[in-house]
Amino acid sequence: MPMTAEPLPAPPDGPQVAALIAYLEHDAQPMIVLDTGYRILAANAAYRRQFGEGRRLPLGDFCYRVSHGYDRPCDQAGEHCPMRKAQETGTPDRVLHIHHTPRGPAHVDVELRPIADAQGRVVAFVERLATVRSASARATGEGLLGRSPAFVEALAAVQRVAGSSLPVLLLGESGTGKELFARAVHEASDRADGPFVVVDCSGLTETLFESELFGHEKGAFTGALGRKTGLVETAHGGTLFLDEMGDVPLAMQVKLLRLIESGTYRRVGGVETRKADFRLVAATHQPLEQRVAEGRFRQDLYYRIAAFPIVLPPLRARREDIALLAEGFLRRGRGFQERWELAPDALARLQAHAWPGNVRELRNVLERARLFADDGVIRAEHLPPGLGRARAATPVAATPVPFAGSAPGAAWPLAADPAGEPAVDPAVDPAAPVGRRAPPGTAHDPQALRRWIAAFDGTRRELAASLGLSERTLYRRLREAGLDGRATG
Ligand SMILES: Nc1ncnc2c1ncn2[C@@H]1O[C@H](COP(=O)(O)OP(=O)(O)OP(=O)(O)O)[C@@H](O)[C@H]1O
Repeated sequence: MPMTAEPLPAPPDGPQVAALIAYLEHDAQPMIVLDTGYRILAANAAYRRQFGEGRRLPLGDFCYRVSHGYDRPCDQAGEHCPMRKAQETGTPDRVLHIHHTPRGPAHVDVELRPIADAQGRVVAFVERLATVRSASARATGEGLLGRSPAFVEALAAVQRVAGSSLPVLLLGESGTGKELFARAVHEASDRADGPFVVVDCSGLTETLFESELFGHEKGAFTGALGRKTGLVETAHGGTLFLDEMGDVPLAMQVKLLRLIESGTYRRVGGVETRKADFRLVAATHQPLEQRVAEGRFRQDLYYRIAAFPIVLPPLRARREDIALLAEGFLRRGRGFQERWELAPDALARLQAHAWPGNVRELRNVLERARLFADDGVIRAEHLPPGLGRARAATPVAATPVPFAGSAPGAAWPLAADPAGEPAVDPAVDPAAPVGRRAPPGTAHDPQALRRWIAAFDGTRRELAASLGLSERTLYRRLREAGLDGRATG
């Protein structure tokens, strides 16, 4: 192991830990060894390559300072500290953190294992760090962007499930990045080298759906002039992403269920039973449970696909990410302007808008605004009239920009958030279903409660019922969680 000139803290139980350090040196995964006082004792070659580039190795330094720039352990800085948990329980702990790296902030999947001495006392920890490649915490030109708690939570769920073969169900409004998240599941899985095949289930008739999915033999129906390979076959060895799964016609749902349960299918007009080999990721913006209750979605199929649901937050529930997303999208553009800037008044308006079209809408708003910003600075006047105005006017009075029907804005066909109409409260998602029960424990977990409220559309009484609480208790829980009455309708 490389050593610094500075004296390091003496490794606890010297020979044992020294042997461990030597053993980890050539592991392909970046690893560090920590003592129980949060100090980094050693870092293996993979860590030095990925995280050590261009900077002094942090041996002897505190992990919270190196990874987060904090002056105290993560749990005292409001974050989950895997070391604290592993110390308490003596068992491994895993968490998704945003770490400082030589390339800037990055999502890092951290797994911490306690090392015990002969008496069973925890004397050191091994931390394995895996940088998440499918999402970025800084404004890069591609892929998923985000670092808000709601985003990180969804990404952490992706990291958890990716390595298994469980089907994944992505639930989110249109434009929340369901396809990008599906791709992230694929890329983090051991099928990453295989194909990623997208099937848009909306608007396909039953016949078309079947031949698209399973393929057909020559002459299977009028117009079937040759043999066609289906998407299930194309996805062999990879991931099949069924987008808008809630729109699959009932008759086709039976065939999908058969495919998923038996792992086999037949081409339309064919007799041969073929073996399928894919990982299923499905997505929908529909309240599937409600559709099951209405008899529009088969319950057996629902249970098959809903083994691991991941709720993707609407953009209004993660406003902290708007600036990052905006910067990322502006970098992606290829106009004659090399650099684009977002003026504070424009950012304030973007942050105040309700974003019914989510990230897609944000991207489109910026693409249009860029066409009007001749000097490379996007100002509020380049945004659609009314966008975010109702909310932005009050809190950011220092930077108001009158619209006065300016040409760019006036030309914009604004579908939502019309001028003057108060924007939707960030904590309320108008598209969410009523009548669902919250998962057990939601009312006791401030973060989960916040998320549930963000996705709930209904009265306060309905909200209380969904949480299994009386309205009075709901008030108390909201106060304890720091969510005042404005959060619900
Ligand atoms: N977190 C994100 N970071 C960067 N880009 C994003 C993010 N989320 C969504 N996008 C972008 O927004 C657009 C819409 O994303 P995507 O198509 O994945 O959404 P969706 O939920 O599948 O929408 P729909 O249900 O309408 O198909 C795409 O251009 C995508 O690149």
